[in-house]
Amino acid sequence: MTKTPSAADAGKRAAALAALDDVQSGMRLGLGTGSTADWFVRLLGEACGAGRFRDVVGVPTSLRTGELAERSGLRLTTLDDAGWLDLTVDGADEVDPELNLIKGGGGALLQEKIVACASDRMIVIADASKSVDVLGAFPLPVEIVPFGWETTKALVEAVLADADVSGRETALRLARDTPFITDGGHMILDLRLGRIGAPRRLASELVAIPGVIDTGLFLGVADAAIFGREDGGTERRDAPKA
Ligand SMILES: O=C(CO)[C@H](O)[C@H](O)COP(=O)(O)O
Repeated sequence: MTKTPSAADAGKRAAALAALDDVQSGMRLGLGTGSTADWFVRLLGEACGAGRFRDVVGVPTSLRTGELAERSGLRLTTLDDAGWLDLTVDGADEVDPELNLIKGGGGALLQEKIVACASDRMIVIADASKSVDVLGAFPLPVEIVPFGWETTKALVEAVLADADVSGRETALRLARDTPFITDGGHMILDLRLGRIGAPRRLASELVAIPGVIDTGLFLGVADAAIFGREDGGTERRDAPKA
């Protein structure tokens, strides 16, 4: 049974519920990570159980989502077995007017990006507070290799010194006083940038550092965003045509 939403996550549930309208029987779905994506997984499980969709198969973007999806009765496969996906539904930490995103608050950015980019369409679901004019108030997660991480951090800081940003603090993400480790065995640096003036340039300069695997900047990846409000209403925005 679906849990009852608190007032705070009613907007997340509303967005997740609206995203079910994009699902059809037989689809191969990328399943995102985070509290909003959790709502989608639970509601999708209920909808499949009630017979609204048949033969849906999911590819989870994290161990956490995979466990929830199994508990929700969804049929799962791997990305390699699916080959290509029809639709990915995932949350975000920030969404700008062009539907560029910051993701990775939950530490799953790499698998989330791999799955979203192997999908015909990606729909972002979020509560209305995630809609921003300019990306950067939420710390930008950057996934890095543990080997030589302090050197990588120094190289990231050198990129930031010349970047069009309003803050330059970097911190290794911790979980109970030890480095947070992603499902892929990597670490995360969180960059407090305040405002990112040129996200494309920043993303390409950061991924050019050998120890950097990827950043939480999802630029031109999302096709649509659904924002949910606490009163249960939603607003849908499509990405500008390329
Ligand atoms: O990118 C993510 C995980 O890596 C999440 O989608 C993002 O952090 C939003 O999470 P939530 O829905 O809990 O606010």
